[in-house]
Amino acid sequence: MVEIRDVPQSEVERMVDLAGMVFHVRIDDYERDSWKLRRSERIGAYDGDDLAGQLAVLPMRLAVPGAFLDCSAVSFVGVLPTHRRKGILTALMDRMLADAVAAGRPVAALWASEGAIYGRYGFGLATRAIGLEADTSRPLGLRTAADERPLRLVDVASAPGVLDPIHIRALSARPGGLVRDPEWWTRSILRPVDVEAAGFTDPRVVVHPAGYAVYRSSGNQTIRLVDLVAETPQVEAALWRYLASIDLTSRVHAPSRPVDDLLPHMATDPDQVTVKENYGALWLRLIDVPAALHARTWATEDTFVLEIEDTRIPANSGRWRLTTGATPACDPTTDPPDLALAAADLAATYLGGATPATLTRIGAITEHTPGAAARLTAAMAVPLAPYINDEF
Ligand SMILES: CC(=O)SCCNC(=O)CCNC(=O)[C@H](O)C(C)(C)COP(=O)(O)OP(=O)(O)OC[C@H]1O[C@@H](n2cnc3c(N)ncnc32)[C@H](O)[C@@H]1OP(=O)(O)O
Repeated sequence: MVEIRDVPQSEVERMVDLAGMVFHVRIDDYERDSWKLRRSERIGAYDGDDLAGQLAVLPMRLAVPGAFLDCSAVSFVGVLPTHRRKGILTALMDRMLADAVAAGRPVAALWASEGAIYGRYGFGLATRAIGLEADTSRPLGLRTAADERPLRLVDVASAPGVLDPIHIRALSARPGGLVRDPEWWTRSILRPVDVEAAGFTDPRVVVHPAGYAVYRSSGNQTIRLVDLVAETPQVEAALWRYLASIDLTSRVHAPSRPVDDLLPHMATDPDQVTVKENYGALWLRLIDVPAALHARTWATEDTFVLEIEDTRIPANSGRWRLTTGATPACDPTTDPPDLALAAADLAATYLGGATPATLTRIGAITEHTPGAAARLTAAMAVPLAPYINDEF
């Protein structure tokens, strides 16, 4: 009989070991320090005294259109191979959802190891990202005039204080990212060790008055972009011009950029910039549907009746009258619905990534009032595609 209960601080190392087992990785000393687990709410599935499954929740703030919301950032999910497919993940998820409701967090989010797992728990794929490669063996011409204010290199120790105000402004302009505190900056974005960047230097940080880039370099002529924020296209051009012209390098690899990244359009020779990959990033779960719909900003004034099905948080199920625009409202109603949709599909559209129009075309959303999906798509539209560069 498996029991779901909190994992005390004294057992964090057991969670690290379980993560090593299920993710097939050797845990080095740096990872064993497990800073994320220390700051998490930790849920364990115990078979007697043995830890058979686990889930960690990082309390974070997520940027959504026009607002920041408390978010249960779910991580370290794993069940021992001896205990798989007996419902342990489902029990851990139900406990996590109940905790998030009790804590009053309107949303939860995660990065999925496999896309097939989390829809059943009400998560929808809310952001995607692309990986880019720029050939910089010859000068990278840009169609956008660079903002000529000077760039400066800053050391990693002082970087969080310099980068954070720029990053917060970027989150207000583009939804999907997490608010970072100094530990998050230091241990995540600016961490010295990165198993995915073996052979690369420690992070280098270049700052513009209205943007920055964090990157690593290597002896094999490659720059690996870690994080880039620019408040205008002209600042973006200045940062790319810098990255593309560093001596003794011939390639910039940017494994995570927004799907509407400007560089492929900015390059005078589009063949010099290649989109290498396009992948699912953040899975979002609306814990409190009316609170979440009330909190975000909307692009048009309109009214909809949404019939929502939520099998795991029944309080979200039913018909809601959603008023979008300057004074949003979301209240229960018995009026006939314009659109019927599952909580997971509403979550997929919430940040402005997937659109109700597309989900209606594929048959995931049912349109009872002709044109309602197009109208809701217009109301949900955001100027910049949602994007997150924080894996957790
Ligand atoms: C946010 C993150 O941390 S992502 C990381 C997730 N962890 C991993 O991928 C590590 C390796 N895998 C594991 O540890 C486990 O197999 C888990 C956590 C994915 C699943 O745990 P289990 O306890 O076996 O899941 P559980 O028995 O509760 O299954 C629930 C449902 O999900 C389905 N499911 C579970 N794993 C998968 C999968 N990998 N692919 C597709 N469906 C899956 C089950 O079939 C079941 O479906 P049903 O409700 O229709 O019967």
